[in-house]
Amino acid sequence: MDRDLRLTAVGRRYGIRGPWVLRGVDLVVAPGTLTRIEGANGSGKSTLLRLLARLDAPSEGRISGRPRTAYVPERFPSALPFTAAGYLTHLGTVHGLGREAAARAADTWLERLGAGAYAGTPMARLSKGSSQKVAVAQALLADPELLVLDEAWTGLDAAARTELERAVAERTAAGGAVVFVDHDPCRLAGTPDAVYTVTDGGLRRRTDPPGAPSGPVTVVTVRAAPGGRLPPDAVRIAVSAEETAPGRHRLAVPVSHSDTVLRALLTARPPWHVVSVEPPSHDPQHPDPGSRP
Ligand SMILES: Nc1ncnc2c1ncn2[C@@H]1O[C@H](COP(=O)(O)OP(=O)(O)OP(=O)(O)O)[C@@H](O)[C@H]1O
Repeated sequence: MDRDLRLTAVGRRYGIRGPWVLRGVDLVVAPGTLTRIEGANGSGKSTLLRLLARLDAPSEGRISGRPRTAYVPERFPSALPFTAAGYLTHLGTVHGLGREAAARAADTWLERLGAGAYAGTPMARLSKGSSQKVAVAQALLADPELLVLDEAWTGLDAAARTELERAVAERTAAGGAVVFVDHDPCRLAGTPDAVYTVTDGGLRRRTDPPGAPSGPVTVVTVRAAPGGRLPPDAVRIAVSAEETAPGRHRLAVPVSHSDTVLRALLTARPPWHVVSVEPPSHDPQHPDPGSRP
């Protein structure tokens, strides 16, 4: 299916006699999945992301599948002859939006990322943090089927970092795929469907499946705002989830992933109210019965 992106025996080197940066890489990126790519400095993470975004072609091997893709590069060229909103509107039309829809999407994303006040500012005069918000906004504008993020959180303030995490969760919940590199090992911890390490030119899948119920669990009781639905990340990670009263849910969550679940609940729209977090119990199937509300 065309929305899967598939790398088969992919290799990339720069120059015909250059050393192989990547070789023999096989990878499938399926719709609705979140994939983290790790690796030492210079190991080839950005090279891999550029191949996934189809901005670069492999020196050998094959890439198939053409999801509609957006990319946030590690270094964004900010000295462009546009205002922030003008640039985003222009890009929105390049992504296939009508001019009005593109302008609306530009405003929405600048507001969400806390850069609404800079909509009319020439790109060349934006601070590093604000131009990073434009870099992120250009990728989110047109609801891409594949979102590729190369250190996209770097330079953002705390509120914009949270907003980008929320946008990633929205993309995967809507059936899009997201692939990201980030120097912070806690970034979106517990939520990736797959984590790969680039090492010695190859790609190695890390074995620990996120959300696997291991170790002690904690019981989190939460209350929804009217119409609120449990965030997909909370559902995926919870060992069990039970609606104990209308709008009131009891989630058993591995302690190792409780921060991620709480963050997903608190950053949901509308946010959930956390009623209580019980002390950990060691049996994931039978959380402490004394903690029932
Ligand atoms: N356009 C290019 N031309 C020549 N060599 C390149 C080019 N891009 C990357 N390289 C080389 O390929 C190797 C991998 O670089 P890449 O940027 O993909 O690694 P990375 O893991 O993303 O590094 P970092 O964590 O430092 O960003 C490095 O040796 C780099 O110098």
